Amino acid sequence: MAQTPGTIIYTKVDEAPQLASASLLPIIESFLGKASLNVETRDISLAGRVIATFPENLTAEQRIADDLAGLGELVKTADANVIKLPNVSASVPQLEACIKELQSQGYDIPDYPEDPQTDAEKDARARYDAIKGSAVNPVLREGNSDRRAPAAVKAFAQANPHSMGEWSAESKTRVATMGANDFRSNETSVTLSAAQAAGTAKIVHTAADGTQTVLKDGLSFPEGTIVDATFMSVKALKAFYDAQIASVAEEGTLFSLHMKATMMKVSDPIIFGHCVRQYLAPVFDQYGADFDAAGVSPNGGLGAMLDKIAEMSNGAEIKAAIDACLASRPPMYMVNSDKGITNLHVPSDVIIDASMPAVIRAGGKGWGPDGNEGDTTCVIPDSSYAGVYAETIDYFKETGKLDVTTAGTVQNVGLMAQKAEEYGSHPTTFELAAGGTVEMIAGNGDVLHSHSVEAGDIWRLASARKDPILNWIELAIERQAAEDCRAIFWLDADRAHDAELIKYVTPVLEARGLSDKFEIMAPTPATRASCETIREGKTCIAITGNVLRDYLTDLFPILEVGTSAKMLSVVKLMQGGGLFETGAGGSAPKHVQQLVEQNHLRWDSLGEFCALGESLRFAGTPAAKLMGKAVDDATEKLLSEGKSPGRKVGQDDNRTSHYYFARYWAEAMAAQTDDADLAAAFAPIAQALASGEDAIVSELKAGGGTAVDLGGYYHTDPAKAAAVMRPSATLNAIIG
Ligand SMILES: NC(=O)C1=CN([C@@H]2O[C@H](COP(=O)(O)OP(=O)(O)OC[C@H]3O[C@@H](n4cnc5c(N)ncnc54)[C@H](OP(=O)(O)O)[C@@H]3O)[C@@H](O)[C@H]2O)C=CC1
Ligand SMILES: O=C(O)CCC(=O)C(=O)O
Ligand SMILES: [Mg+2]
Repeated sequence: MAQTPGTIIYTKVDEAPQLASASLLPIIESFLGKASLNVETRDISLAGRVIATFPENLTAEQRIADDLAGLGELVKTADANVIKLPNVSASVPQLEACIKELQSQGYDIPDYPEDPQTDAEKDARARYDAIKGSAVNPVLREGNSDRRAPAAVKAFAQANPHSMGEWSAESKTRVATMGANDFRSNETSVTLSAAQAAGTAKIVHTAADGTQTVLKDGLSFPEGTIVDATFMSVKALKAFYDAQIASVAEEGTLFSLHMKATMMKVSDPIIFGHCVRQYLAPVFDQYGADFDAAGVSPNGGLGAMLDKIAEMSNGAEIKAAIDACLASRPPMYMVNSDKGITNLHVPSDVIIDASMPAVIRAGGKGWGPDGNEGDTTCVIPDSSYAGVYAETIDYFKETGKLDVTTAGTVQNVGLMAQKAEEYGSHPTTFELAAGGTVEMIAGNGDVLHSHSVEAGDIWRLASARKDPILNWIELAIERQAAEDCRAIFWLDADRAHDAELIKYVTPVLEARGLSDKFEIMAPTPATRASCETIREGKTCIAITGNVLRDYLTDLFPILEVGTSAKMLSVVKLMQGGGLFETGAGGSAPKHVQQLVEQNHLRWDSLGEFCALGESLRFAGTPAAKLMGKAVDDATEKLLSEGKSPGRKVGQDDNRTSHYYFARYWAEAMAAQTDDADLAAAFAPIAQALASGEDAIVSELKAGGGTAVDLGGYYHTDPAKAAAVMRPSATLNAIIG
């Protein structure tokens, strides 16, 4: 898909950011139009991706193009200039809800086949599996990640600190992790030689009786790719869960499980499911055969299980057994104690990158079933990265909560390009049907990895390519030079994969004479060093792999500035284009619920404003640069004037913040002297926006407190969403 140079692509997504777009995008289109800058939208929403997948089932009017595929091509070109908002990475319950909604709107698409039998079902399942989980970000992220809090955001947070829970040295909150027989401890890693990279590799399972099954064939990696393989022992995992359930009961804490079942869409739902199974072990012992017969799986969470059980002939009896079992277990950390939604109900309700920082920001507290806060045992089965949270918790227990008014900042440079590391491992992750050996065999016959496994174990292969790694090291050098601050590669010389990466990092730093500018530390000591650095008010850069990129860019922003929504999140695409992510957070489903019930949208579009400024600068024409500078000025003024959305109905919300953003943007354009025509074009708009303030704000707030109808959740009615999100006739007339 070619893109006219200068065109900015704005993505259509889901939930709160999509509702925000209904208000903000018309402003952006109108203003950029005055500078002859073109904005186009591409639909990467969950509903859009489902619709685009089944064209043959739909009427001509219903069909839409596969925009994600087009964008996947575009990001490999130098012309790409894409503003990427957060989209839903769907767990199975979310995907099923989306399908149901589309069917109710007249889309003749198939159900999600839980247990596909016929060819048609297998085909539908394969198509849905490509939509499931994190199916967008890995396609678009053809570059490495540069995430940091803009200076204005940091200064604002220091002057206006958000609330932080107190940490007590007596807190019983802790992280529980396996440490043995998990992905971390079973990992092996190699860097491919030219001979090993020639031809294609395969993954072969050999059972005890010698039966061979090719799990994957035709794998092709260039020379220099770091290829890791590892597995998690299901036996060890189950024993670990049992031990944690027992110790949580003894310690009197809440039980909480923190996973990434959305991004790690193959491995983590299975690991999540084993937790549900062990928590309800007596129920599975008694009704396991009934569950198998009825197709009840714990991998989609307790909520989906209960829905299926309600349809079984002995459903009431099983439900009573589940209730009795849960009552005998330690209390769970709750997603919504009013509605009885536990940590184990929906795999996408507790996503580790956002959920662990929420616990830590709250001073180690989670909500219990009684609606009261309590200390919680945070169960993170694999030990690869659990130590980061364990160390953060230990650090705050020792030193007390972070002082937001004086804290410095941890920026991140993340190795992400070309599906780097664990986050690209889905096509090479397998739940093994039988014990035996799993091997990765290179095209030249070398056996690169070999693991002895048991039935049920989860085996996976992940890769990081040479060009992205070298690009990541360059980005780290560039960012360190720009900030002139402490910079740490979070790499553990004792971990197989990290040891291979260090072999790339060290020679580059030595050759460039930069060894003294960078440290290399394992994640746990790097966590402490970073916490100490920001406590002194200083800046440091965490140079990490893909998973820690994700985890740290929620953890530190949430502690430092209250949310990761205000992050600058730039992906310098390797082919020269730019991808500008809006913040580092997700799509905030809770915000939609509040909008629907109370007509208040607390979504903060600061991430969109930051991304827009970067995208305009990247577009590079004189007019675009001026518009971008004015966006930055408007964003700073919005912060300093306190016009960001509040959390409660009656306060300013997303819509009012867009009005002020538009006004300050227009004012900055009217005030600049580099382009007289643009100044003249924006002067009357700025004037009208300023003089219309009272009318506009009262029109925007008029419906506050009453329920609204969006015509759908995953697939809203654009006219209804526009009516809700653009209720000011005065503002709309000025925007045009
Ligand atoms: N880049 C991407 O595409 C990403 C997508 N996701 C997807 O987003 C969905 C939700 O994920 P979840 O883990 O709940 O994380 P979210 O970041 O959506 O939500 C966690 C909380 O963060 C706060 N928050 C996030 N963004 C904003 C914002 N712009 N303004 C104000 N507050 C904000 C809200 O807190 P409060 O309630 O206090 O207002 C929200 O409830 C999932 O489907 C997930 O897969 C997640 C991460 C990144
Ligand atoms: O793609 C996803 O599923 C989530 C991405 C994410 O959390 C991030 O990039 O911070
Ligand atoms: Mg994240």
